[in-house]
Amino acid sequence: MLSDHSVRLSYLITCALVSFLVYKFIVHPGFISPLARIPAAHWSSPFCPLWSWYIKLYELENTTVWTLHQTKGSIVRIGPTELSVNCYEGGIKTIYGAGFDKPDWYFNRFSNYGVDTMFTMKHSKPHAVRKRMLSHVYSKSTVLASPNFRNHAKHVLFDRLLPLWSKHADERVPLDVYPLNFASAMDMFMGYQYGSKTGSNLIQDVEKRDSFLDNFFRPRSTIFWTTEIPRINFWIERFSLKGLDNSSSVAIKAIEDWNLGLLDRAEETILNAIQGGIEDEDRPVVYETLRQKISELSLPQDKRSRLTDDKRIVVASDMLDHLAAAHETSGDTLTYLFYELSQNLELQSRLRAELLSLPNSLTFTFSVPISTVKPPDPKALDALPMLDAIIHETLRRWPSVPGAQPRVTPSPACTLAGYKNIPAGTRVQSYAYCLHRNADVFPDPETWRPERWLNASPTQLADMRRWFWAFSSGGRMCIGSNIAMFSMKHIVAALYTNFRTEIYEAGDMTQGDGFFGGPRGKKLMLKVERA
Ligand code: HEM
Repeated sequence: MLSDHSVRLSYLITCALVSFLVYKFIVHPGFISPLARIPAAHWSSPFCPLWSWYIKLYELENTTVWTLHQTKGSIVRIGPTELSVNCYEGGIKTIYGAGFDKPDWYFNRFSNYGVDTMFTMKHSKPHAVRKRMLSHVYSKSTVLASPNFRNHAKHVLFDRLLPLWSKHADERVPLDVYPLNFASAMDMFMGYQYGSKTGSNLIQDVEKRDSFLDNFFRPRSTIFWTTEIPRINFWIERFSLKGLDNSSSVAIKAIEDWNLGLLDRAEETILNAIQGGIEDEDRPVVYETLRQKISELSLPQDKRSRLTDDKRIVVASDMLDHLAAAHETSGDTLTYLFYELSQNLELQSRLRAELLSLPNSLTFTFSVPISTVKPPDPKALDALPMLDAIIHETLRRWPSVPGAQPRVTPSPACTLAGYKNIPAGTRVQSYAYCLHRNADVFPDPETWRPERWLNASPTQLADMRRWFWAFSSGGRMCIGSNIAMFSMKHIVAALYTNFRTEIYEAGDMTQGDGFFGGPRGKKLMLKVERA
C-alpha cells in the first residue's frame, strides 16, 4: 500500500509534469512566444507540425501557402517553429542576403554517397571555401569565353538535336519534348562538366535516357518521409523492414555508381592528357577544377597523382549534385517554354527574326558538314533581348524550383517582415512560386508575357529583378545560373531558328507542387515544321 505521502507526491509530480507540458506545447507557443503574434496558417499550426506535414505530403504546399499570403500578409506561421516569408525588405533580403544557415533538410534530401555537397552544407564558412573553388569556372565571363563549351554546344546542337528535330519535321511525326528536354539540358551541361567524350549522350541513346530518368525520379515517392521526418524512415530501417521503399535505394545506388564511372573516365582523360594533349571539347572543365582544388595538387607536376578514395567521393558527391541540378531544372523550363511559345506563332516569328539577325545564325541543313559551321558569337547570342525575355518570363511564370528554400534563424533573435524577436533556430523559408505572383511587381502574374521584361521602365525592371527568384539570391544562390541560361539560350535559339512548333498533344501541364515543379502530366507532344 502506498502511504498518503507517496500518493500526494505522485499527484504533485503528475500535476507539475502536466503543467509543464501544457506550458511548453500550448501556452508558450500559442500565447507567449514572439511567434504567437504572427498570423497562423491553421489553428493547429502554433502547436504541432501536422498541418505543415499534411500540405507537404499531399503536394499542396506552394499553392496553399500562396493563398494564405494573399489573405494573411507577407509572413505566415506554418508550424510551431516554421514561417513562410513573402517580401523583399525584411524577407528574402534578410534571410538569404545575410546568409542564414541551412537546416538538415538539405542533407537529408540532396547529399550523395552519404557526404555533404556544396548545396547541402549547413554553415556559411565551409560553404564559402567550397564555393570559392568553383565560382570562377561557373562565372559568366568564363562560360561565355570557354572553347570547351563553344565546341561542345556546336556538337550537341548540330550532330544530335537539330538532326532529330529535322527528322520529326520531315516525317511529320509529333515529338514528345518532355523527356527530350532533360536529355538536351544534360548533354549540354555534362560536356562542360566531364568533357564531350565522357559526358552523356541522352539525346540519341533513348534506352539510357529512359533508364536514367526512371532511376532519377523513382525516389520522389518517398521524399517526404526521408526529408521531412527522416527519423521515421530510420526506425523502420532499424527494425529490418527494409525502409519505406527499397527500390528507391536501388535507384539511387545505380545513379551514384554511374556517376563514379564517369568520374573515373574523366580522371583517365586528365592523366592521359599529359602525353597526348587534350581537345578543348574533351576537357572535363568542372571536374578538373574541383579535383585540383580538393586534392590540393599543383598541376602539372603532380598531374599523375590519383585522388585518394575519400577525396574522390567528395568530388563525386558535388559532381552528381551538379548534373542532377542541371538537367531537371533546365529540362522543365524548356518544356514550359515550348508549351507557351507553341501557342503563339506570332511571337515565334519575332523571335526567329531576332535569331536570324545574328551574324552567324544557327541555321541547319543536313548537307552542310559540321566542320564548316560557325556558331554565333557567344556574347551576341547572350545579348539578344527577345530570347532573354522569353527565358526570364518562363522562369518567372513556371519557376522550376517553385518550392520552399528553408533556412534557420541565427542567434541573437532577428526581425522579419516587421515582426521582432524571431527566436534563433526558427525554420524560415520563401517560395519563388509566391514571390513571382506579386501583382504589384508582375501585373497579371498568371499570364506568360515576355514583353513585360522588354517594356518595363528602369524602376519597374529593378523591382522585377529584385523579386525574380528563379535562381534564389545571396551567397547560396544557384552557382550554375550562367551555364543554365547560356545552355537554354543555345537550345532555344537553334530550334526556333529552324523550326515552327504547335502543340499536338499536352498532358496535364499544371505545375507539380514541391521543391521542383515540372508538368504533372509529363508529356508535351509538339508538331514540328521547318520554318
Ligand atoms: C534553369 C536552371 C536552374 C535553376 C532554375 C536553378 C535554381 C536553383 C535554385 C533556386 C537554387 C537555390 C536552392 C536552395 O537554396 O534551396 C540553386 C542552387 C544551386 N544550383 Fe541551380 N538551378 C539551375 C541550374 C543549375 C545548373 C546548370 C547547375 C550546375 C552547376 C546548378 C547547380 C546548383 C548548385 C551547386 C546550387 C547550390 C548553390 C549553393 O548552395 O551555393 N544549378 N539552383
